[in-house]
Amino acid sequence: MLEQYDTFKPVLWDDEAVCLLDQRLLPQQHQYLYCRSVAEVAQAIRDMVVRGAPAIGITAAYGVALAARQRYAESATNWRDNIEADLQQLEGARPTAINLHWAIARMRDRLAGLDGDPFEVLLQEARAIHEEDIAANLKMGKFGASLIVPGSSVLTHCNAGALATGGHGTALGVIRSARADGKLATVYADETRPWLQGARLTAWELLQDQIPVTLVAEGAAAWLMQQGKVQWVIVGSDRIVANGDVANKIGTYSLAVLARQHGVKFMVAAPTSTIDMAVAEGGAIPIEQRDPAELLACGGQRVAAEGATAWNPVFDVTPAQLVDAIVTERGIIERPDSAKLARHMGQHR
Ligand SMILES: CSC[C@H]1O[C@H](OP(=O)(O)O)[C@H](O)[C@@H]1O
Repeated sequence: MLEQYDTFKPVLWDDEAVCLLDQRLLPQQHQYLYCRSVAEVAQAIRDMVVRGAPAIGITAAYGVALAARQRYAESATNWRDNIEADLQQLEGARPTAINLHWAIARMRDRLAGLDGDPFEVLLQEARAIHEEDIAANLKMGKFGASLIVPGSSVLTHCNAGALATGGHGTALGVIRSARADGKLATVYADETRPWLQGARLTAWELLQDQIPVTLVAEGAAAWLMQQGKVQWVIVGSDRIVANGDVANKIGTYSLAVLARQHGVKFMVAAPTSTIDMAVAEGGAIPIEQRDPAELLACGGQRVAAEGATAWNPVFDVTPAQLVDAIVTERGIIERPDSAKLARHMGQHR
């Protein structure tokens, strides 16, 4: 029997399963999918039942706890060797969001020194990752909001909200905090083809919080900026690398170019778990290509002419030079570059 869950919780643990709010069905349907095995968790990440870099990492962390319980029950002596295949299955679910790999690396480190049944300790670690993400988003929201002049209007892309994280959101966390500070005039969200995270998820999420939102087609972004209707573009990220280059939903790069052209500020909000200092520059970030059929359809209905093929990269890379500010839970990096990223990441170790 499905218990009534909090609307915004994309990921929950309910003693038996990893429960995922099925974001493929929002906003029309609000249903949870119960994943009782690692294979089901990995499939759910691959199928974007749950999506958004931090939410993917949190989900994978609960998946590791689930795997540990299963492997220890199979063999109390060989569970550590046997779980490696499960970790790799989770890691292979989606390539671009570094949070998935970061969370699994943290869980792998945690299980390394464990004796006896690992389940409770690993479940506690997954919960810590979940709660730390929410705390990070609340801090990030305040830092990002501090950059916004009262009366500003903003444009956001895709969904970098509570649905993409442990809660509160990254880009939408900044928007929630700026709204709470009474600073925002209009919030524009673009629809974000082909998966429509903006039209379906961001619009729904903001309206649940009584935050008015105006949808625009991606193609309208240039004219919106040319008309002087927005002062900030605020987005999330799936991976920020050592020189400050930013991987995010396809279409982000074009917004950054347009913003620079029109004197609109460009902010990237992401927790430090999204920063990958092991990669030097954006060209080395693996960009996920998804099934062309996702682009040939809209809302599950084919719209493209029969016979048309599609090129469907679902992320792009924005060079650091086009970013005015990266905001994390540690603070603000203005005009990011390698030296600033290194100080930001190293200064708190
Ligand atoms: C807060 S990270 C959200 C990030 O993830 C989205 O991608 P997807 O919906 O494919 O997981 C998009 O890039 C968002 O900015």
